[in-house]
Amino acid sequence: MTTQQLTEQIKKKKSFLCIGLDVDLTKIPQHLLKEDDPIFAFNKAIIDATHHLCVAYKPNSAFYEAYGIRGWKALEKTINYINTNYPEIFTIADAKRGDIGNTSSMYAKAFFEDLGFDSVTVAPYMGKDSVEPFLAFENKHTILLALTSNQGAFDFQTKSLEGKELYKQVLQTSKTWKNANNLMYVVGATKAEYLTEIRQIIPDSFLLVPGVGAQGGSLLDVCKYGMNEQVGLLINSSRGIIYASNQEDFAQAAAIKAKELQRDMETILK
Ligand SMILES: O=c1ccn([C@@H]2O[C@H](COP(=O)(O)O)[C@@H](O)[C@H]2O)c(=O)[nH]1
Repeated sequence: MTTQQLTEQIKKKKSFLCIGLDVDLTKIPQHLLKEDDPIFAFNKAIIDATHHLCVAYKPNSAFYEAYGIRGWKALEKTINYINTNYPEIFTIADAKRGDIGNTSSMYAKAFFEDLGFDSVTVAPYMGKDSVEPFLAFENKHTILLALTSNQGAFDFQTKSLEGKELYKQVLQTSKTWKNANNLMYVVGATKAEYLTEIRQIIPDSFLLVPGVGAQGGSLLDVCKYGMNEQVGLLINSSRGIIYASNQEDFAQAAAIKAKELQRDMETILK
């Protein structure tokens, strides 16, 4: 999917919501554990109930890898289900990969070609040759960790390197890489006060913004400082939506939470 198609979806649905599919078998409704594939059964119900309210889904691969081959199969079924039934939805593999060049190429093939995701999150710290193999894929997007939502972001990312904060170096330097137009960036909702300066460096790029809901970030602040003319934001909420209920009504409860966020987004877009 191109960024232009993503922007069209945002305008059509009046939503820039990304729903995080972080499935934890200890948190899903217990009746689903009787299913052959409880992870997929959970995701399918959530997706069917919320697809009209969001423009993206973001399974975090850790929640699938933790269940071994069963988990990986559930991830594959989930992405296939979205691509087949809701092809207008942008998909993000939140896998935070990145390695020496030939290894990164394999990661890129795994997520873009084999699984068929539109995008994957990548850590920037091994540098240009670890990221460019992801950028080589046409109409696929590499979402580089810039300023993350967690407290540990202050350990390195905001520290000065040659007089400039490391996250700013990441933003600036990555713009010079081959196929940099395929880049998007992760900025945590808990770091909204940094967004004005971030937008000065990357005015046009899409930002994936996790950290509203369970982590306490503010949707309003993110939009105030981070929105550009094309909107340019994908706001993620995972636990706040998918675990709204652990009873039989879990999918409807998730849709209610998603609707609340979508309604706020619609108001902001007016
Ligand atoms: O800086 C980051 C980067 C990624 N994440 C991921 O986003 C979701 C957030 O889940 P919530 O339940 O809405 O808090 C999760 O998959 C994280 O690994 C992030 O939170 N911050």
